[in-house]
Amino acid sequence: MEKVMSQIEQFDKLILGSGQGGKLLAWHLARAGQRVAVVERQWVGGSCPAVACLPSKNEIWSARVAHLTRHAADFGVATGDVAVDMAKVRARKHGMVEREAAFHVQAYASSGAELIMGVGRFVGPKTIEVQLNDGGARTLGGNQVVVNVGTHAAIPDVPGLRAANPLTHIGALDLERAPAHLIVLGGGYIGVEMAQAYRRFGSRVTLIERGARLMAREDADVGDEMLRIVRAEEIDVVLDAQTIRVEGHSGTQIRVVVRTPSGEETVEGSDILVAAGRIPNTADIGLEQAGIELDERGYIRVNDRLQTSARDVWAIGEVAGSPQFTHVSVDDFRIVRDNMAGGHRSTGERLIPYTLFTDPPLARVGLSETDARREGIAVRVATLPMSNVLRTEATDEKQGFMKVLVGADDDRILGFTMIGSEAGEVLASIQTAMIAQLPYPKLRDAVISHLTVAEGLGPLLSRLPERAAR
Ligand SMILES: Cc1cc2nc3c(=O)[nH]c(=O)nc-3n(C[C@H](O)[C@H](O)[C@H](O)COP(=O)(O)OP(=O)(O)OC[C@H]3O[C@@H](n4cnc5c(N)ncnc54)[C@H](O)[C@@H]3O)c2cc1C
Ligand SMILES: NC(=O)c1ccc[n+]([C@@H]2O[C@H](COP(=O)([O-])OP(=O)(O)OC[C@H]3O[C@@H](n4cnc5c(N)ncnc54)[C@H](O)[C@@H]3O)[C@@H](O)[C@H]2O)c1
Repeated sequence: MEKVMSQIEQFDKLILGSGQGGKLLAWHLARAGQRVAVVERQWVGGSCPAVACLPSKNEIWSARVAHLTRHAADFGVATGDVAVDMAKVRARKHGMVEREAAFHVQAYASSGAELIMGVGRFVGPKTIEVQLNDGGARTLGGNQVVVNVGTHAAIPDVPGLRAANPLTHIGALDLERAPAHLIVLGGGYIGVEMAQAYRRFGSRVTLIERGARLMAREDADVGDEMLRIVRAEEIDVVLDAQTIRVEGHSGTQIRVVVRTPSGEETVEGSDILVAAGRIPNTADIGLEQAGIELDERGYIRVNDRLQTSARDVWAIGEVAGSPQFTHVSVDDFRIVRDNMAGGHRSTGERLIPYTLFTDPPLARVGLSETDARREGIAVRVATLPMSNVLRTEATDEKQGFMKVLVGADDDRILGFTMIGSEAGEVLASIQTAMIAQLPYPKLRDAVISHLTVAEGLGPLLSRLPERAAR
């Protein structure tokens, strides 16, 4: 111990994992003159720009171009045969990832934070040993330490699945070919986004979901509409499916045996993508050596200030059990930044929006009808089909609907869900109104520019029933 202690390089702040919030914290603190080190094993800017949000949205955009081009004749535009060049799709994505990596290297250099590339592991309280990627090791100490190591794809314990060497989002976003028949296990965020993208790249796609609906966290009408949308593109969807076993090898031939309420069936394909949720990167990083406790799901246990059970150790992002979105990890950064400076910011009560980047997208902020029922909150609800939004007469983007929830006894907007063109953009205006606690009639009666999708908010809010007389 004496020997190790004498070799420790001490920093004001030591951050394990260059995740979305961690890197921002490092740059902020280093610019403020503190001595900061970040330990990162693989991706200079964390997973989002390297293998998650940006690469997926980049390829999804290519897939949309393919889709629109295939349907060009519907809009009076003649094209020849449409072919997708997956090598070029990948190269375009790769160029963006390289630019992002270069940006992050530059941001570290200009901030003054030291980026140490290697695998980090706690060897004592506030002390991390790093096996450097270039060889050798360093032992680092931090007066305060932040853990931002993220999660990785779960591979369900299904016989034969691991041996089939399935794709996760990382491999699927790096393919130079469209699989002949892609089987997607999991009908949540990654599964639905990737299923639609690969269908549009020309693959046959079968999506297997164990639950009764796609996008299980949403209301039934939302899941049902998403099902209609993906089935309209001839994606086969098997719901209520218990995966019994997998045979074969992804990339060659795959057989998935599932049990559904109507009996056992076998889905045969060429490749399998697993999109069945996430596992926190908390195993084998010595958290017990540092007194950092985990919760029952293996995530780092934090309080609402994002402090762990160990003094002067914080956690940020997915590993802290925060909702799994980049903007939440970024907000965790702001909370830790302010609390480190003596503030009292909490993760409680924050309004978290999200957008699923299907076409059309799905976006939500605040309560769903299911949430309202579960929490016993009395609400008024209105929905508007996208076919009633005038802009869709021009664009033919008629799938989906908007739904709004307001208080039964007051005019506060409590929740908004939309499946429809530009859903993520329309969401921001509702979120702004919610933050400002704007009574909904103000937004209903606002003059919104014609011919936008957001113009639909007027008719949507006009459909709300009057408050019940007392
Ligand atoms: C396919 C996909 C698409 C997504 N799309 C979106 C989207 O459109 N919008 C959105 O908001 N969210 C999206 N997400 C979620 C989003 O990517 C994450 O919520 C976000 O990256 C937050 O991550 P984080 O800050 O917790 O950690 P991450 O960004 O995952 O960073 C953790 C870092 O820690 C490093 N690390 C782990 N262990 C060690 C160790 N022992 N030593 C050193 N380094 C280590 C990892 O290499 C990694 O770089 C998507 C996720 C996936 C998988
Ligand atoms: N646009 C975005 O913001 C975006 C995009 C992608 C991912 N993400 C984030 O990444 C997280 C992880 O995404 P994900 O899709 O892996 O998880 P998820 O939780 O969204 O969906 C996983 C789905 O897999 C199903 N499942 C689990 N085991 C199964 C099995 N054995 N057979 C069949 N189905 C099974 C679950 O019922 C669930 O519906 C999301 O929760 C989201 O927060 C966000």
